[in-house]
Formats: sequence, structure tokens, C-alpha cells
Amino acid sequence: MAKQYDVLFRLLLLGDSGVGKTCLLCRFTDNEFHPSHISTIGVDFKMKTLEIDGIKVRIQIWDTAGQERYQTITKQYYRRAQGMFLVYDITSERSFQHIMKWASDVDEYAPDNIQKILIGNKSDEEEKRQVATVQGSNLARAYGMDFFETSAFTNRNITESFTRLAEQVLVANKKDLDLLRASVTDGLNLAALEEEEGITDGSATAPKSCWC
Ligand SMILES: Nc1nc2c(ncn2[C@@H]2O[C@H](COP(=O)(O)OP(=O)(O)OP(=O)(O)O)[C@@H](O)[C@H]2O)c(=O)[nH]1
Repeated sequence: MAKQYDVLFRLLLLGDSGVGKTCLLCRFTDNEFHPSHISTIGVDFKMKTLEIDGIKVRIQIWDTAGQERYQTITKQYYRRAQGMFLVYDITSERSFQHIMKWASDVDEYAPDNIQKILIGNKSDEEEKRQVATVQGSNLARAYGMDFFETSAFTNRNITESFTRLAEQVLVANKKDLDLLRASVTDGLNLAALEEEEGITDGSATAPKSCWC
């Protein structure tokens, strides 16, 4: 059967509990938003296929629990990720300060060539803002990351930020991609490699299905 995609990448959403990781994912994959906060337990994932430069990129996006008690579980997922979203809530100074801790966890547990993007979510809540846009962009610059202010509520910058991270991962894995382009069979294809490793099912540790 013909493949539905050329490459498969794994991205992770990290950040404090309540910053909106699940909502960002639901908005991106299902274009839905729900106002209640049901904390993710462990990890869960959703998939979406994008076409970038003629390449069909299947992205598996892992939504991790922000709560401290799940950190031992969630850190086990860092190792096989190619890209990370570090998410804070623009109405929570505390969640912004914690980005440094999330970034240092990524440095410790993720692969060296991991791609990162900083997200300041809930940009629709301007009247409650505690973190200025310039603070976000300065931090992103200090870490060498791109930066987006998003709103899962209004759909602001959602497709843009997911597409940007997927593009960065593509560029970072250019060598594998060149092999993919050159290959005449599916044997060299990253997606096939992932399938062989049996990771395309939804068997997460303690799934909270996206309830959106
Ligand atoms: N106004 C506004 N509210 C949002 C936005 N994104 C998420 N929320 C709300 O913030 C709360 C938490 O959202 P979640 O997506 O469940 O947060 P989370 O980061 O996944 O939380 P954990 O699973 O506990 O780590 C919910 O009440 C959402 O409706 C946004 O862009 N704007």
C-alpha cells in the first residue's frame, strides 16, 4: 500500500500545568477549544500530517502532564523527540520563570540536536497579561529559539508555530532527508523506520484522550 507520508517526527509539548498544552494540541489537530482544565495524566499524543517543501511530514505530538508528580514518566519521552515546544502562559509570571527549569530538563534528557520553540500562550487574555512580549522574545533569543505568542482560544499562531517547529526539525535532519529523497524504495524512509520500531500506535503510559 502506498505510504501516506514520507517522514515521521516526534514533537513534545512541555510547560507548567494549566498553560494550555492540551488546548494547543486540540486546536492544531482538531480545530477545537474547550474551556475546562482537565489535567493530563502522564502523556498522550495526537498525529497530523503537513506538507513542507513537497515532503509529507507526519508529526506525532506528545502532550505531557505539567504536574510535578508525572515528571519521572514524562522525562522518559524526551529522548526520542526531535522537537520541543516550551510553553508558558502570558498571564502567569510563574509559568514563564519555570521555562528555565523546563529548558534545563531538555538539555539534560533530550538529544543534542533537539529543536526548540518558545510559546507564550493565552495571548487573547491581554487584560490579565503578566509577561510582556519583549520578555518572551528576549528569553527566546537567549536560548536561540524562535518565539510565538499563541492563543488556542482564538487560533492565533497555532498552525504557524507547529509548522515552524516541523520545518526546523526537517532542516536539522537534512542528511536523513537527502537519503530519503535519493532512496528508490521505502527502505530508507524515516517513517518506515519508526513503524518498524512499532511506535505508531497510541500506547502511551496513562493516556488522557484529548477530550476536545
Ligand atoms: N483564554 C485562554 N484560555 C486557554 C488557552 N489555552 C488554554 N486555555 C485554558 O487554560 C486551561 C488549561 O488548559 P490545558 O490545555 O488543559 O492545560 P495543560 O497545559 O494541558 O495542563 P496540564 O495537562 O495540567 O499540564 C483550560 O481551562 C483551558 O481552557 C488560550 O489560548 N486562551
